[in-house]
Amino acid sequence: MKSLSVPIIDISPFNSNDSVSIDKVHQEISRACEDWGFFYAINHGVDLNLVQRAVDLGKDFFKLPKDFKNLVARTETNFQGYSDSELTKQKVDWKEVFDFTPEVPESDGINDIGVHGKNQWPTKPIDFEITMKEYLLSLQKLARQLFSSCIKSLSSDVDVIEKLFDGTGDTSLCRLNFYRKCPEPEKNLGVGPHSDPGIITILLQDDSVSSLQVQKDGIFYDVPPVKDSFVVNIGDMMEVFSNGKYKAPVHRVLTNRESDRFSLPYFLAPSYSFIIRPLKDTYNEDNPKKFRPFPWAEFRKGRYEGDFADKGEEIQITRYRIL
Ligand SMILES: O=C(O)CCC(=O)C(=O)O
Ligand SMILES: [Fe+2]
Repeated sequence: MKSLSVPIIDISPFNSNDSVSIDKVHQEISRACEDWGFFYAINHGVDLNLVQRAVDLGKDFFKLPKDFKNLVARTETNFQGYSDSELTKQKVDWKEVFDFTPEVPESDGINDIGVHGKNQWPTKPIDFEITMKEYLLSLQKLARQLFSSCIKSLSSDVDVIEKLFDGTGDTSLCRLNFYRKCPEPEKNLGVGPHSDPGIITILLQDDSVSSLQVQKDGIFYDVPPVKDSFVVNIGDMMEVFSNGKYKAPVHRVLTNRESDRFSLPYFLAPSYSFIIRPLKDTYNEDNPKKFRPFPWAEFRKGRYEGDFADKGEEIQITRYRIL
């Protein structure tokens, strides 16, 4: 029997003018979002040399001594930088992370909300900062293509594509994850079961280790690495945009005894003032709105407080459910 697996979608038409093929990709993505909330994107157009450089430098950073990495440690008031104590659902994950974000003018109020902070760049490895910034820019383009695709197959309210970053600007995040090999894999998870809070996640996985799993109908399925691909999954905000048609999938990362693992997710997120709500055409008399509107800032703040500050349970979109 063929086991179920996350679909692989060739998105090369996005970089062409072939509208028939582009529409076909929209449909495939929409189907994958309904069935899995996960898919692999191949032929995505991101420079593979750049991807390799980002992976190599990311791995090199984590090899540096703890004292050096702590020079750029995340703090109570700055959420960018290095950490080895992230929590998922109040349990410490077996991993180290380094977070960075697009630079937007502070005058836009991005720091007023108290969960953002400024990028902190380590002085080593050489070219780390410049490479990560270049990677972020390339992923920004891909994230916008994927977001437009999802919106176009859901709603005629395509204005959200243009308005996504109005206000405080782009609050997306890039994260380097490093999962050191673990002596007791049965007792520790790299990341506990969770859904991602933002709109879309574009994940670059280590080619050598299969540790990521997605839950579908109560069963966890492996999402093994596929060379030169990104793994794309939708987050909680896309679930609300779609009025629940797309489910932000629960996923987790296992640990293993044999090898370290590196991954690099890009989390697409809107401006803090952006109001998250079911989009036009996703609801009607027979299928009413399932969520009340809320600002992204409120959700982001609630999730951060659970993730790093251990101030209680992580916020979930069920808080905004009206049905
Ligand atoms: O490392 C991975 O494969 C996924 C990590 C993840 O789910 C996350 O950082 O939200
Ligand atoms: Fe995740």
